Amino acid sequence: MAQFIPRQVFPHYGAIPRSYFLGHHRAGLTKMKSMLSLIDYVVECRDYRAPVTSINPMFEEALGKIRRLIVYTKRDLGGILHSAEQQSLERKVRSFDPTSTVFFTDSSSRADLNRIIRHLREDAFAPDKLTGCRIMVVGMPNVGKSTLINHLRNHGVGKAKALKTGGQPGITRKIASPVKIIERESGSHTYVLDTPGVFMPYVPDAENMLKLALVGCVKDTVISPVTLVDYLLYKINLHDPQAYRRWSEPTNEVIPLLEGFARQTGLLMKGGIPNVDAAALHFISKWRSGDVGKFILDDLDAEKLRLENPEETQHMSMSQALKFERVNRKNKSNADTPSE
Ligand SMILES: Nc1nc2c(ncn2[C@@H]2O[C@H](COP(=O)(O)OP(=O)(O)OP(=O)(O)O)[C@@H](O)[C@H]2O)c(=O)[nH]1
Repeated sequence: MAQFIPRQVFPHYGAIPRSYFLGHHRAGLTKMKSMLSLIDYVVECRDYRAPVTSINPMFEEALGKIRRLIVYTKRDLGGILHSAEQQSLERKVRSFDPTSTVFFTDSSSRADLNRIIRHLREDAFAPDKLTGCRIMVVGMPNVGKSTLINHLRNHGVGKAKALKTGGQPGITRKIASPVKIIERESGSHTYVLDTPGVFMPYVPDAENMLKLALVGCVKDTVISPVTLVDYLLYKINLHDPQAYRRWSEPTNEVIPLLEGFARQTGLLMKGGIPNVDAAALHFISKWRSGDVGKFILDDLDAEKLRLENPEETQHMSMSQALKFERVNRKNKSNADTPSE
């Protein structure tokens, strides 16, 4: 049999939407900024599978110099736990931000959560002992903020889940009431506030939009699931083309892969025709649960080069991004208005 050669470039970036900045994202960010004087500490969550792409630059500008901890969530989905490969990856991620304290967590790992609780006990304190310490947890939609808070609460004070969580972005729409996660004898307890996930107004790089959609920061209805699987297939093939061997030989062709997958998983329409869209959504959810290979989507060496050459990056300031979003919205509403 001919040797399989994976695609080295993804060919379909053309028609991918670049924005997912919703009303509650904007409102959430404004409210967060207005509450900053009441906040002693920020925990910023990023997705382990897209450690660079899931950084929202808007938080840098909005939250200023407040004391901060970075948590990369969903560590269990980004590689083989405790492997040499994983350790090297985590060293690289830390090196991107050498002055910040960084943790990597799998929400089901007691050890990972205890490490954070121990750190916060030492590091997150309030100037006013009576009110206690208030921590705000921020991050892109669906990165696992509410899950992290529920687990910190459980490990810190032995209490049950306080916040709603879910597999699609947008479960948290408003800043929640403070949840106690650490008790201190002095009475100066530590409380955490959950916030709505905030996306960026515009993603300059279409590939980043695909990555953010795959890890679940964008609702599954925004980008065609077949396009998402096509990109995922491109990434899986670069990583391990055997990862989907239960359903297909290694391939670069997304439609035959999904047709075969639909037949084998019973996703058929009338007349036994494979339901390719349903198959695509099911394939994505399998990858999201770690069932089609565990790897990260960012190329860390390329990202490092990009960070070292900032003049080549397409970084936008928050005001530029908001301006872009306004213009985009205006153009869209003009296009939607029927001409006379
Ligand atoms: N495998 C795995 N799944 C996780 C982990 N942390 C969170 N999740 C899952 O990720 C999904 C999103 O989690 P949430 O806590 O609702 O995310 P959020 O950031 O609060 O989402 P928004 O409401 O959009 O802001 C849920 O299905 C969680 O079960 C983790 O460490 N590992």
